[in-house]
Amino acid sequence: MSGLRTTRELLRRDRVFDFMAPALSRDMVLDTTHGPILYLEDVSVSFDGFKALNALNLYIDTGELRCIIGPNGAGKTTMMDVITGRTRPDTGTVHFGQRIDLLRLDEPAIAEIGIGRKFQKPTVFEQHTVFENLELAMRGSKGVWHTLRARLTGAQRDRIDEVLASIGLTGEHGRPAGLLSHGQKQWLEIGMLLMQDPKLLLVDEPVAGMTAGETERTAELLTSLAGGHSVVVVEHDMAFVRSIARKVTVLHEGSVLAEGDMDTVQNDPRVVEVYLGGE
Ligand SMILES: Nc1ncnc2c1ncn2[C@@H]1O[C@H](COP(=O)(O)OP(=O)(O)OP(=O)(O)O)[C@@H](O)[C@H]1O
Repeated sequence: MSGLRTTRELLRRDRVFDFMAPALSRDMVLDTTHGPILYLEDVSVSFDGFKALNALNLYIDTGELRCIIGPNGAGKTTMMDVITGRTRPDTGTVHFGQRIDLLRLDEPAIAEIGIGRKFQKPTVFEQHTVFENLELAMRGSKGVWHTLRARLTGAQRDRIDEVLASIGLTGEHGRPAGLLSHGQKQWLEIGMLLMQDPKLLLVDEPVAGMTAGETERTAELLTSLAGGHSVVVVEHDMAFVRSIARKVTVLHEGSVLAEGDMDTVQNDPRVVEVYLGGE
């Protein structure tokens, strides 16, 4: 019986022999030995003939915190959509580390391999507590009731406590998420992303609608995440960008117009003309 089963197992068309498995999965291992964690090369996206991205080249280093700025319609959202698999480029290549070709993966697979995206509007489970939201995020798609009935291991509980501390919500862990302030909801959602242990975090306009105090704490949070994660922030609030920025990329008409530290890009006449002139 067991001999027959073994034979059947061996003859299965999709069977991956153990000795071959590492070779097959090697392509999916994140390899950042050359420095960058993300490579976009010559990426173009057209919508009805209009080029939202135009031969864009962008490299994000491992552990860096990069701010992306640019006027409305510059292509910032389209760029995030390409990285996360929402939009397929017409031309170009997109790699996660040196080996993982993101254009071969769909949206869920890209999230699975370690690219987390935070949209502008927070989408937390309002009726569930802060702690439960983090628990749900950790367990993925098993379903709310299954997840909340299952027992947490000590390590899982520790991980949730660690994330609660890093997002500054330890004192709020038992509150329903619906009762949090706008800023706290944004932090909770960042925490939910952190539960999945992403290597690269894409954050879209994190401080829109926040109070000055919340904005300051968000700056601290994103700064603290860099190093352990690579973080890409798209933001229009220039004071906020100045407070966190090390390297800034200015997008314009789907390409990089300027790149460098905040002072360099702010004093670049081309940037002043297309974006900062009215600031
Ligand atoms: N699905 C789509 N269909 C048609 N045009 C689109 C689509 N998505 C984006 N565009 C266009 O592509 C251009 C780039 O848009 P995108 O949203 O990437 O810019 P953005 O830099 O994120 O702007 P904002 O700062 O306003 O969010 C815009 O002119 C936009 O109208």
